[in-house]
Amino acid sequence: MSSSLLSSTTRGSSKQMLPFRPVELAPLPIIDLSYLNHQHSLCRSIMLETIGKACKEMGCFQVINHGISRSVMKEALEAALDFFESSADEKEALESNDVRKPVRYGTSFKDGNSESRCFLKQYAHPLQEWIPFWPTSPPHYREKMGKYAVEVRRVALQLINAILESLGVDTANLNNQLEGGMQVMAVNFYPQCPKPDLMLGFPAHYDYGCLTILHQNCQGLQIIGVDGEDWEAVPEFPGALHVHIGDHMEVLSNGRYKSVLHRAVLNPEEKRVSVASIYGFPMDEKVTAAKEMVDEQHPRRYKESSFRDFLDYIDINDITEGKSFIDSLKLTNT
Ligand SMILES: O=C(O)CCC(=O)C(=O)O
Ligand SMILES: [Fe+2]
Repeated sequence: MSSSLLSSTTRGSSKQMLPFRPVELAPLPIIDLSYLNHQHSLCRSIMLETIGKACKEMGCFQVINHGISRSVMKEALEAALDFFESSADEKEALESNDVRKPVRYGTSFKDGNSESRCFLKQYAHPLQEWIPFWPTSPPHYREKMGKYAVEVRRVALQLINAILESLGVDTANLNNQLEGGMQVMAVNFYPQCPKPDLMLGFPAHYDYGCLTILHQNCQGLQIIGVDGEDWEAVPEFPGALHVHIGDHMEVLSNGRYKSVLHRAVLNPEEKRVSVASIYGFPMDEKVTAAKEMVDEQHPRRYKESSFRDFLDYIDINDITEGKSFIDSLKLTNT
């Protein structure tokens, strides 16, 4: 990112983005998802407690035994890499700065080199509606990425339900919105960079949705640690998926769980590919604090907003330059 700092209204604001310094590994809890479906209800309640603690203390965790096969995971990353390394024609055809386009390719080589990323944003649910707009090259892209999209959505819904349950929110009322909710996949490519101290892959930002599930081929994602001060590297465990809370979960929980400030650094040894799958409510559904999260002692802390409102916001504000959607939702009287 240019030499810029995050704005003073943004959490983690005092952190200068560059120069890059060596960072510690984030001590992220690893959650075994198979226990969520365990017949023994005690197992399930221990899992919910663990997930709730991770969300409250760190805003993120990793999941294993999520049911997505290694081959589906591997092939999704291969399809992504093949797309970025395919000829320029298809990428150019998909290139757009219009944040409202359901499928678009872009690059963010800013300020003569301080940020370096190519991305493909694609809507993924309902899959049959959007897949015809996905890249046709490489020829296996739609099939391989499509398989991963379906699987990772299943995991996301399971996790969103578990996170809401950990807060004591009755999810029955939200099921329709969640089932028909947005799934946006940000497929990212970062070049290998011998000098990662001079350039970021993706500057600090929050994700808008309820939840992001990130799948990466090598380390590069960083989060602001529990101290709210220092960047920490998210470890890359084979087969594990990284999960973090987004803006709309912060709103639903009325601030009990916080959206996670994160960024991606470049890898000096290899090119990096990541697939960030973001889950939220339907495009025009206004998200507000769950009723169980609001009482006299805990008044509503955020304005209601929809995914469309987020798009309107990023159309005129650069969230990688210190502007944050979640800050714009905060009610001033709380
Ligand atoms: O590539 C990464 O590790 C982060 C990607 C990300 O934050 C995003 O796509 O929103
Ligand atoms: Fe992100």
